[in-house]
Amino acid sequence: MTSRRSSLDASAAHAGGFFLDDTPTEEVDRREAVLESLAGTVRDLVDAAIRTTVEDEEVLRVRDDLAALVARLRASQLPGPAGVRFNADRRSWNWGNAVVGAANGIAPPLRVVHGPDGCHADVRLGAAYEGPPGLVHGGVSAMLLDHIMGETASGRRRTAFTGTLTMRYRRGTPLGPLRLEARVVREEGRKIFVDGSISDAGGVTVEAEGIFIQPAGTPEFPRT
Ligand SMILES: CCCCC/C=C\C/C=C\C/C=C\C/C=C\CCCC(=O)SCCNC(=O)CCNC(=O)[C@H](O)C(C)(C)COP(=O)(O)OP(=O)(O)OC[C@H]1O[C@@H](n2cnc3c(N)ncnc32)[C@H](O)[C@@H]1OP(=O)(O)O
Repeated sequence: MTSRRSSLDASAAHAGGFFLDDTPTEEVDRREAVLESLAGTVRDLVDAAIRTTVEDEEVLRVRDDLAALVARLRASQLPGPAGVRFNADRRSWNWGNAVVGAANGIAPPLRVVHGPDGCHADVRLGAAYEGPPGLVHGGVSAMLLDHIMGETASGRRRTAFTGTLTMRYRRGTPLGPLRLEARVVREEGRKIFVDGSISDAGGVTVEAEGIFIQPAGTPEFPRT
């Protein structure tokens, strides 16, 4: 226990924003479920705001009602972003993360499944992720791939930062149901080479290659 704590402390020093936290796993799970349900409604709100056709006066009334709700959440706030936290069980939580944050209503969110040969995630992207008409914004595709590929490189046992990410957009990615996949191709020292893709029902729409770097001096835990 002591050595794990000191390893995590060393990591926190290296990759600012990673915090060791004493909150018990049970309490983390409970709070996460509550925040996740709020984020789901926020996500619904974003979609509703984009697609609403109600009259101007009603839009302005809704805006005022929402401002009152925002004030209630602001009654008690973290001083800055949520960061990435770990407890001694190695339960990690990154509730603000742009792609997987449980409390983040602008994260799709991606639910990454770790398997023996890499990671995958099924996601449905709606109007909030549009770039070209009816298609996913290219930066959103890159963001989602960056995350799933980084998490694949990390394997939930080490920190891995994106060094280089190369995208090939083969055809437009339609809004709607999509599958993301990523796998480690090879490792050289602290460099982890990862391939990734996004597919719709008709096959691959985006391919990516990435080099992820384990920052020097950060710990690596055994595979679980
Ligand atoms: C700690 C607890 C562990 C437990 C984990 C458990 C759970 C984890 C929980 C949550 C996190 C989960 C998943 C994370 C998932 C996704 C996150 C998405 C990823 C991101 O969104 S992350 C943000 C964007 N990302 C950055 O913000 C990076 C900014 N940057 C840097 O922080 C440094 O720049 C760094 C670290 C990249 C390198 O710094 P460095 O000092 O370690 O590198 P150094 O010079 O020593 O090079 C060593 C070797 O890498 C080669 N090399 C260096 N840089 C390269 C590059 N850019 N491209 C290709 N190769 C490169 C050299 O050529 C040399 O290669 P060689 O050895 O062959 O010569």
